[in-house]
Amino acid sequence: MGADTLEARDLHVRAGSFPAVRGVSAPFRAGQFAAVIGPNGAGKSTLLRALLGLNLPEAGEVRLSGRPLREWPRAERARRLAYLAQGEALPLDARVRDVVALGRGAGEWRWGLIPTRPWTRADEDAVTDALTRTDTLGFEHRRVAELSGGERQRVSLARALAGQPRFLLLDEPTNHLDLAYGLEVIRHARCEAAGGLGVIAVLHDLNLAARADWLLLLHGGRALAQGTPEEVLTPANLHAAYGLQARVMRDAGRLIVIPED
Ligand SMILES: Nc1ncnc2c1ncn2[C@@H]1O[C@H](COP(=O)(O)OP(=O)(O)OP(=O)(O)O)[C@@H](O)[C@H]1O
Repeated sequence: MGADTLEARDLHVRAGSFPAVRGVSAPFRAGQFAAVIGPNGAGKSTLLRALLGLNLPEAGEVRLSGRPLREWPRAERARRLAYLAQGEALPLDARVRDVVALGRGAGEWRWGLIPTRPWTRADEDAVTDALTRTDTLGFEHRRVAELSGGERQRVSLARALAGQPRFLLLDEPTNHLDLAYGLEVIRHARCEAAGGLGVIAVLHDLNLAARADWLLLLHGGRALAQGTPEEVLTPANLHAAYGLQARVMRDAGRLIVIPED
């Protein structure tokens, strides 16, 4: 696989002493919204962190644009891969635009605050663009403390986008959000992928995951299935992964997963 890919190759990763990811191979592409699903403890977060180079693999490797991740200079890697961690807190007293501006710092700002290069017009434009794309420009001068949970999540998204990454990795971005806000985050993720970004999101809600282009279903650290939602969200796969009976229906072109009691 070549340009604009992030690829796990027979990846084995430990979380602490636990073998959390056991031989996962998966291709992620720019321009695609991929969701990583699976039950609690399946290894989703560990895989995501390994794709970012935060967890070093015990065996196998991650390749970014065909080149092993470990060979990329840290700053280059940080520019290409953006990460929105689970439950990431924003500074409450900071203003939205300033928080999003921090996203321009990857690899170039020390301590997150002291620029090691001059702030340019291109930086300012990238911040405005990220605010616009996440519908947060309208409250750019408000403080984070004044925002709802859904609005804060969009600001986090804007901060990640401000660095103009090639891949955006999101760990449970819809957690603690109500149905409408959850859908909004997914809508933004889809939109960014349509614009050329590679989006990889760990999701628990299978009905949100059904809106992704491509799914990776993990179970016990292994890839149980990968492919389109139609290929992955089958009653047999859901039973194997979650141990539950589920009906999978189609409505207005979308898959709907209904777990049975
Ligand atoms: N630091 C650690 N030490 C030991 N075991 C760990 C550590 N971190 C994670 N694990 C274990 O590794 C496995 C995979 O964890 P991981 O967080 O990647 O799963 P997950 O699929 O993201 O789970 P969840 O959906 O609950 O967030 C789990 O069984 C977890 O208990």
